[in-house]
Amino acid sequence: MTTLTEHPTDTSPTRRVTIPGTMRVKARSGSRYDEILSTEALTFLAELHEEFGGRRHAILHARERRCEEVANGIDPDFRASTRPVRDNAAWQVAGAGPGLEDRRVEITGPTDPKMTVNALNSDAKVWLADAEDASSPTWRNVVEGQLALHDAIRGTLAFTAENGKEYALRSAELTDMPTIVFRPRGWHLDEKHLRHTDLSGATHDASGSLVDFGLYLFHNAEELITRGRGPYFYLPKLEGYREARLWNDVFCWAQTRLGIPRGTIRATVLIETLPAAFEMDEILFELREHCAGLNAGRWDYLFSIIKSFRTRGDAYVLPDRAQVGMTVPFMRAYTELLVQTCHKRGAHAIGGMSAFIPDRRRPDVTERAFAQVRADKKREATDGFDGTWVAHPDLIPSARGEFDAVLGDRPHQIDRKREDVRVGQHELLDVRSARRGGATITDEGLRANISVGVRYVDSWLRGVGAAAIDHLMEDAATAEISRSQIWQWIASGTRTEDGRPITQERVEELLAKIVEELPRTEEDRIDEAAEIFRQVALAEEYPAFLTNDAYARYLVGSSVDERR
Ligand SMILES: CC(=O)SCCNC(=O)CCNC(=O)[C@H](O)C(C)(C)COP(=O)(O)OP(=O)(O)OC[C@H]1O[C@@H](n2cnc3c(N)ncnc32)[C@H](O)[C@@H]1OP(=O)(O)O
Ligand SMILES: O=CC(=O)O
Ligand SMILES: [Mg+2]
Repeated sequence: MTTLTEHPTDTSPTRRVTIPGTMRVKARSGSRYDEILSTEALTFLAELHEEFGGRRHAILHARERRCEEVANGIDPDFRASTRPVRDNAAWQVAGAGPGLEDRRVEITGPTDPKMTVNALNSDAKVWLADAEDASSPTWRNVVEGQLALHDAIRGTLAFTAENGKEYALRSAELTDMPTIVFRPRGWHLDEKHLRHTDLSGATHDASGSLVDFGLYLFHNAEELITRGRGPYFYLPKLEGYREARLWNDVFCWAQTRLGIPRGTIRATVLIETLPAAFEMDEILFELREHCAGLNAGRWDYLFSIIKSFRTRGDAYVLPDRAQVGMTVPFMRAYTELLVQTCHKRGAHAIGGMSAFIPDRRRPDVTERAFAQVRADKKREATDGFDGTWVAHPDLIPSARGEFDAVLGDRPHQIDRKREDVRVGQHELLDVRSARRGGATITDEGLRANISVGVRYVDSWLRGVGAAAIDHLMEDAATAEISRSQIWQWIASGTRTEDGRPITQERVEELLAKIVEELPRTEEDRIDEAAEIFRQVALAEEYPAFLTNDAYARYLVGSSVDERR
């Protein structure tokens, strides 16, 4: 196996040579990039792709076929073929690794150096270091995020920001910090700055999942284990147990290859797609050697509901995004089933993200965020969750207070089996329940979807994958909801409560107005963002993810890599 690094400025003759079994870098280099993209690391990535690249593509095709079936009227259901796994009470998952026993508050965020220091200096129990929903996958973010993690794990991350503020870890000991759980990109995302040439000589874009996972594991597994923690991962956007099996096989192969004892890796799987909600037991079973828990990823779950039923007509249309809370019956059903399934198998059940963000300059906004977060976390803790997510350090005390009130000194409440929960296909698919009790589709909701969608994509194009917009946390998952709702409303002939139909023309008109009113800066990418939004919200054929095409067109080789 050979590796080859290719930079655009590289004029050496090796640029034209194709060596089977290689991973080539097709991007600019930067300070210390060679440490992350070392020959040994690229060799490891090439091997990972040789082993698993084909299965990844098969899984992406299977997703398309299944999505098509639901669009054609075949409702998702619990699989008859896997009933023995669900009915067998004997098996359990591996459970928590060192540092994951108590996960009552987990802070999430991207892996730029500032967020990394701030998250690791916080009082959260866990830091979800995010290369997924909260990340814009520019080459710079991908490589420099790995560098920040590399240095943080070794206790050396320190720098001075442009405004002169000094950032350093408050301790060099991993056991004194929140436990790091890294979330690689989902299976759907390519990493086009790396090209894999397989042993037959065919070349492919690398997989974002395998690149993120591979680089993190390769550089940090041994260090993490030596320092009393372990290589821990959140696995995003899985659509079923076969995808969990693929991850498990990746883990087994990688542990053997790196000489790490089998079962060292721990995975927490996000249940954030509708098909996965019907396969929670099976997902835990496939990953049982490595699994620590499941997380209720509410935002992608809503996105998946809209995506799955987007062509099924009015009965499946949701009200304004702001009106679909976690107490809506079909959302409550999914989270309660998650707690029950986890606790039956010895896994942690981790709650999701309230989108309300405090503002240190606005006490009224902050008070509202605290109140909303407290209510959300109280419900989760009372329902049996073992921990939850927060998006901002100032929210940690509110979330911790609610979990402390229920857990006390216990690290979790896995012994609370929730045998009272009765959730079946009907409860999970009762999408209509969201519109009972007077929930509506409003002109304000339509405008908010457009405005938030465009502003989020603008931020993403500038390399910032999570943003506070109108005092709410917006990331790739919430933006998917905004654009998918519009697509579904148009396709379903939906009207706003004032009786006006939601049409392509109406959305185009509002979009033009909103874009005109947005404040402009030299750095903004609003026009491109509006173009992307138009494509993903209004195209006749619904794009499966807003990020795929936008990444290929705007982030690959992007000037944003040079700018910040
Ligand atoms: C659907 C899902 O997947 S949810 C999970 C994915 N989403 C996320 O992870 C979002 C994480 N949160 C964030 O990115 C941020 O909180 C935002 C973008 C929403 C708001 O960030 P800001 O506008 O910078 O907030 P604000 O100015 O109040 O920040 C105050 C300080 O807290 C820090 N901070 C804010 N959020 C975080 C965080 N999540 N982790 C670490 N530090 C944080 C800021 O860096 C800033 O530090 P400084 O004083 O050293 O400059
Ligand atoms: O990843 C979390 C979500 O809510 O989506
Ligand atoms: Mg998500």
